[in-house]
Amino acid sequence: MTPEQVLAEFRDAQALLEGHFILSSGLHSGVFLQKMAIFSDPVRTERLCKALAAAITERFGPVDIVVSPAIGGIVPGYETARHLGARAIFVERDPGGPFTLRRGFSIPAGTRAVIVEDIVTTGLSARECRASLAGEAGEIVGAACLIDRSGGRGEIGLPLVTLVTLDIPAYPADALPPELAALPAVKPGSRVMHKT
Ligand SMILES: O=P(O)(O)OC[C@H]1O[C@H](OP(=O)(O)OP(=O)(O)O)[C@H](O)[C@@H]1O
Ligand SMILES: O=C(O)c1cc(=O)[nH]c(=O)[nH]1
Ligand SMILES: [Mg+2]
Repeated sequence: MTPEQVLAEFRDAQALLEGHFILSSGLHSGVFLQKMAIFSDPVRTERLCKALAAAITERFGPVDIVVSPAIGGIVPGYETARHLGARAIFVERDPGGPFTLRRGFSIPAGTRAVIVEDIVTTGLSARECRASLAGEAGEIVGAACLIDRSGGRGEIGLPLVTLVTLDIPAYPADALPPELAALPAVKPGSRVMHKT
């Protein structure tokens, strides 16, 4: 799939939103990729994740396990795993807490795992996912996402494959451009933000 075809899927699904959004990292942005508008359509999701699975195989070789950060990563992780012939597991948070591997999931010795994210903005969630797997015996060989909106600057500590790299501006709360500050902010994701 070309980057243009991937972006057309997001556009056609009305997943490219404009407004004022508070992102998982706490940064603010005028653009939000509403991945659930994609994942609510199994056929569209299959097209994208089949392409992501091919990119994963090309870059990392055979993979036994896909591990994804909940909630956004669960559907693309499962669908990508289906095309890889791999298992699909996920890490999840207790409210406000770190990611944890629960439900009897593990990455056993001798297995090769890939982290599959939906969107990478700063890489924080994928990095936290990776950290939560430090005690697992298998090897985490890399990470993958549908769209990397960090301009390639997201830091995960693993090689990242993506279908599209975009460079979408995101701002700290105290450095908003006036046109963004004028709009009411919404926070679409599931991470609980704590006031400091
Ligand atoms: O690279 P980052 O700066 O971490 O941003 C990207 C993350 O933000 C979203 O998750 P979010 O925590 O909003 O919750 P969700 O998965 O439930 O949508 C998205 O699913 C990625 O996991
Ligand atoms: O950084 C995020 O939280 C984020 C950005 C985006 O475009 N889409 C999304 O689901 N999360
Ligand atoms: Mg997420």
